[in-house]
Amino acid sequence: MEGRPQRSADRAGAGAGASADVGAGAGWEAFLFWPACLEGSAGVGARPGEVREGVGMHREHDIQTSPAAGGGPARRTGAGHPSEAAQQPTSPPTPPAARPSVVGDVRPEARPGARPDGRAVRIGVGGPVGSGKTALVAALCRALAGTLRLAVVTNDIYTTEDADFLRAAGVLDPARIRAIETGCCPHTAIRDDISANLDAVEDLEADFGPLDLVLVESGGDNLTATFSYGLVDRQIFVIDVAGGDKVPRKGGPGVTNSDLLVINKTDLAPLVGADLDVMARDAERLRHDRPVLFTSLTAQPGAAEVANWVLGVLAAAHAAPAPHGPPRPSDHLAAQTAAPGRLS
Ligand SMILES: Nc1nc2c(ncn2[C@@H]2O[C@H](COP(=O)(O)OP(=O)(O)OP(=O)(O)O)[C@@H](O)[C@H]2O)c(=O)[nH]1
Repeated sequence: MEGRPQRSADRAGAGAGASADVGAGAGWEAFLFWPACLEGSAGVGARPGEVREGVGMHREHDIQTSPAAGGGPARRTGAGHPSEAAQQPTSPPTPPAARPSVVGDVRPEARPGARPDGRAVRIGVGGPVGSGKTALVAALCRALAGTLRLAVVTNDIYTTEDADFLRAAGVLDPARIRAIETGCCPHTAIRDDISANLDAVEDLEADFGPLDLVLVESGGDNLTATFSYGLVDRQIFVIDVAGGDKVPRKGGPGVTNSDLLVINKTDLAPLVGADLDVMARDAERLRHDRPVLFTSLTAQPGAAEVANWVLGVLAAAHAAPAPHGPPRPSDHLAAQTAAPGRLS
């Protein structure tokens, strides 16, 4: 870690001088005023447990993609595209949900700590094995790659499986996806020694900067695994319904303190006997005002509500006053120290 500020300072010029080849990042703020489009693309109105007709379960490589290489406009595919939705047979009306799919205040503007400088906002995506982290990263790429200058870092223990999947899915220019093989428990690489991840993030910023957003996906770990705020500005913790409705009340720092808790695979609730109301109530009790979003990334592969949350994080970062000089990794550490209630 000693050498990192120097490394970053060296790279800052390169990153700033590199051409913004994506060309799609300008005007992402306009996306904030496009909720209806997002909603149409992903079925935001769907409630926990709801599986939209005509949107089947997918295997990993069945995920529909947008060819966002080079940052071209995202092409929403499948049932989510508004124009395609109009052509589809009308589904029977869905019964009103017992409660909204959102718990708590999802406005990140209400929360401190987003980056005020010009470098990319970094958002970590963590959670237990198989909960849907890669599916969520794919969904966010699908929703945002046409609008934001985006890059992704994945972590696996022994393979590059998640990066390979994202590249094969075509959700982002493959060169913008970097894989880290941690060779050890994933939490060590996102919390204890973050140097490999910081290297990957900084390499991406040097190669493709300026970037708006870097998503860092952790390898699957357990309920204690969280990111250091020296690595990310915000973190999303993904759990899934298949583990049973007890999972939120088991707590742990990811469940209780993450900036956003995503409870995924709501489509499986009836199959495993999970009560989504119990999960919502327990999560709300443990997290107080911290937001929770329920998703089914098979039924709603655009993850529109999560994408909107991400855009809110960027808007907050954009609105914050810029400090003088190039960004440094140590800025993260300062922000971590300054932000009350942060995870360590
Ligand atoms: N039924 C259902 N399956 C899902 C959903 N989201 C993801 N999956 C599936 O769950 C499996 C695991 O998803 P991933 O996105 O790879 O999970 P992960 O958390 O990245 O897994 P690791 O990286 O191994 O920790 C895949 O087969 C996905 O297709 C969902 O909302 N519903």
